[in-house]
Amino acid sequence: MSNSKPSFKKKKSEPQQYWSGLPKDILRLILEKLPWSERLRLSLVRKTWKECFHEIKNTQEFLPWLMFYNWDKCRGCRDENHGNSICKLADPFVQKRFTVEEATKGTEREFFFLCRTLCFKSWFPGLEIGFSDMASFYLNPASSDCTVIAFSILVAGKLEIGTCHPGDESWKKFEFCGDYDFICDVGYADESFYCSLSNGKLGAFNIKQQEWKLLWNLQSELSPLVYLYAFNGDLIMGLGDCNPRSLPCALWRFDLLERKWVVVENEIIEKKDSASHLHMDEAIWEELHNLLEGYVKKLLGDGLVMTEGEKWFKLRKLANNAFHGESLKGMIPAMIASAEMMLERWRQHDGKEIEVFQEFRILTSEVISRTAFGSSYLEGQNIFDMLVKMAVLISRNGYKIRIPLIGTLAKTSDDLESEKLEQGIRDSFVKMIKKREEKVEMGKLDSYGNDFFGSLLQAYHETDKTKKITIDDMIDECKTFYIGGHETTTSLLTWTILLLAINADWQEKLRKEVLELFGKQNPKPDSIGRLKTMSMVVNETLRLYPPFVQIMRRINREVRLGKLTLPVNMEAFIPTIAVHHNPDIWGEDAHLFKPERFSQGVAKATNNNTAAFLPFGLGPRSCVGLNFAITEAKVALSMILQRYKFNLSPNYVHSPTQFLTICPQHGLQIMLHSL
Ligand code: HEM
Repeated sequence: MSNSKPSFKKKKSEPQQYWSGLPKDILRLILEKLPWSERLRLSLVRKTWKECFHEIKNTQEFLPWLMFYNWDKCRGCRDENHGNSICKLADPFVQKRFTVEEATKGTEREFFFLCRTLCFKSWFPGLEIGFSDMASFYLNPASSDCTVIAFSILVAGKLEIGTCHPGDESWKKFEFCGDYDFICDVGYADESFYCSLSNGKLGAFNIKQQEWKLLWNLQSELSPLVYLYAFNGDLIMGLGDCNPRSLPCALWRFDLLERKWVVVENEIIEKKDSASHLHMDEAIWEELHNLLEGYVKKLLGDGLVMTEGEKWFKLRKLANNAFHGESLKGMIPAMIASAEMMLERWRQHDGKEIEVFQEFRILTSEVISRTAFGSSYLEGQNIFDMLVKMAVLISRNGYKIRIPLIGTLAKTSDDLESEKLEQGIRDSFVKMIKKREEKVEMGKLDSYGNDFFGSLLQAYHETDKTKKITIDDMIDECKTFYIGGHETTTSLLTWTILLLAINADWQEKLRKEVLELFGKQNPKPDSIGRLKTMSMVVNETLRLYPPFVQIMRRINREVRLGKLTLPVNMEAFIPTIAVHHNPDIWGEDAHLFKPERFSQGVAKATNNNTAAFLPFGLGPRSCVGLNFAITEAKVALSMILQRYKFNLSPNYVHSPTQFLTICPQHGLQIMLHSL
């Protein structure tokens, strides 16, 4: 950061001047003035702001529009102690319902939206019939699509549904025959209101088609109570008491694409006495650990990241050769070609906003496809497309704890889909291998190729057993390089652009360096190593935003570490991000962007503690793609700086989040200006 930027160091005698240090009551005043959605965005900026946001929310004074109706005459809804009505409120924003007391006791059943912030009520026409059990709505009431729904069971076990839109003069009513008792819960997902009934049935009312369908008849021996929760945009259905420690429980998720319920978790845990809880927890965590490892293995196979011993040594040697020296230099034209394609797309954004996080994802995937598969690059892209789908499925399912049932676990649609993808990836590989082998046999090629795929194919054909690898090894290696090299470099490029966008002085310094070295020509492989200022900026970015927040090691034999004794088999997590931000190592300005700290190398920057800078890990298992990633980033940054100036778009919301790597939750929007 330049000297002209404010220092965030606290000066004892001066009052706090910065946003980060705003007293809570002032912050609260600001938050209260903002529209609900802005408040939510602000809450993502800092932990203290989030806390304040929740405090405001919890007071319930500032809830957004709420669906409200009087439960005065309904079963169990009267608070005898206070004489108040207890009312049901639905918050469309978080899709959550609250039960609150209302001091103004009403006698009539009333339906209205209440905007607490504006103290404004919007009434619905009266509902003459006995709709009493449930009411729900979705969308902001200001939207013309907003629908209110009420469910009721008539005497003969018939279901009655009423719908209404803001501004309607009357309710529209529907009656459906059936053997219904009473309604447990109502939830909204994907144009339908779902309604669970006490006899274990579940139905859906589609708003557009105005159709009621019975979807599920649990008829379970388990507790028939069904709860519906809207969670992260999904509708989750829970059966029975969802406290996993006590009663049987099962959960389903509504798949918005397939439009059906899928089992997301299926747990049956016996009721345990408190003494056995500890034992059960250990078993759960052991199981969870194995499962997570299983998921990662599914994604990366038995490639370099996951192997150990001799096999690791063999694969590591192959990878070292592929990503060093002349081989790496040979990959630079592919990097340039991919960056050119990206910049061609950027032309139409000149003078406008562009979201670069997705752009860099495309770029890095292009680069990996071209460098790994050379002439077979389009087939490689197809394989990577399947890998991306698989990564999504795996990350979606990776954190679900499935405790082995007393019976067997049903395969979810995600499981089936990922099996299909795995097979597809294998088939494509086999095809590509055959194609290249044929070309060599027919004399069209004199070797298996100089790309990474070629060197793997060479190893596959080795007669020396110590060097030979199998088809599965080949597949797993390609998977590893794709997953390892794609998200990580995307993260590095994205955060570098963010930091350059807000530090115009460093952006200018870098541009000067690039123009002095390359002019307006494409980067020259031999000169990339001379981009010294860029190295400083890249290092500082990796320090502030290391793509992997931690690295992991298993302790092989008991070791003493300072005052600690680490027992054998223990797993140690080294929190890269915490080490990188530690003021004891980096100084009081550890949280500031100051690339100059790297001007005389890592040793000087870390006060001779070089292990404190570990974005690529440490030791023999450190990142094999380091040079590849840095070269790719430097090529892309040089080519961007040669063509564009950029600054941050006002639409950017700073919310780093962890999804495999540290990435911007809402993307990175910048304004582009051609030079
Ligand atoms: C900015 C970019 C990158 C970062 C920050 C990064 C970071 C890391 C880290 C922290 C590790 C674990 C090291 C340890 O445990 O000590 C790792 C391992 C690995 N990375 Fe990277 N990586 C990057 C780019 C790449 C690229 C481009 C590739 C391949 C094309 C790659 C392939 C690998 C592989 C194969 C391993 C496992 C090495 C082994 O176990 O022997 N990485 N990386």
